[in-house]
Amino acid sequence: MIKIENLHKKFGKNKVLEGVDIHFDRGGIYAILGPNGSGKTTLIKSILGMVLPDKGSITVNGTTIPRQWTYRQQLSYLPQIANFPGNLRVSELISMIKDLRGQEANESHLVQLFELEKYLDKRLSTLSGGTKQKVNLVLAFMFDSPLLILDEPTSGLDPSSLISLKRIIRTEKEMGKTVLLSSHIMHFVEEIADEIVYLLEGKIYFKGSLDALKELTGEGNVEHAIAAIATTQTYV
Ligand SMILES: Nc1ncnc2c1ncn2[C@@H]1O[C@H](COP(=O)(O)OP(=O)(O)OP(=O)(O)O)[C@@H](O)[C@H]1O
Repeated sequence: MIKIENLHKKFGKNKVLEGVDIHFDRGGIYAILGPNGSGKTTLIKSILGMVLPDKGSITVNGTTIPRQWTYRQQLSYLPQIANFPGNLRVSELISMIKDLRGQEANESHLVQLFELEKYLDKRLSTLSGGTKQKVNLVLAFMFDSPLLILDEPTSGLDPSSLISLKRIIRTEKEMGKTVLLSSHIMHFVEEIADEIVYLLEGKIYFKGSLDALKELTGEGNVEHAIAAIATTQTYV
């Protein structure tokens, strides 16, 4: 489904990705982890074609990017920071994204799930951070995309919205989809992810299940196991 080979990206002198090789061959929930600034968003944006790599190749469902765009019809994306015009009303934003995408959308159950009915007529600039995130989640999940890419999906969510988010992600997985997400919230990752990918110093240090990681590092606690990757050898 996604094949990344020898991916390199630098911004000026800052080498962010230095030979990333990774495959996501089947449906499931994959968490991309790594310290702040380790290149998670850069990797995600490279898959989306929003960052142009200096070297290497990325294939999504058989399409080699970049300079291709039709494959994006097959994916949904939740950005870390979404910047939509503040004067748009929530309902206008949802309609606009549906029009742009031109695909069947099923937003009403998501609006209900995140209790957004009372905000549909409100302008984006008047919403709280968590409510904006819930609107962005509606945009990310309303299309029937086989690939979902979620950059920090838990950001700003209250406990009940977090439960709803986990439920939706699991439902997507049950439908055979692939979900790639980044997160710094380890208990969320532990609950939701089938596999983790650990990015450090421009390379993949580990790819596998959390159980495999715990076994390899000899750490029973997920936070300690993650911390141990950084101080020991590469595990891929
Ligand atoms: N457009 C850009 N121009 C210059 N530098 C950039 C750009 N985008 C990212 N970077 C740099 O690349 C590095 C990796 O950033 P990136 O956002 O991919 O990290 P991240 O792992 O997602 O971090 P975080 O956990 O803080 O969200 C950082 O040093 C960042 O400053």
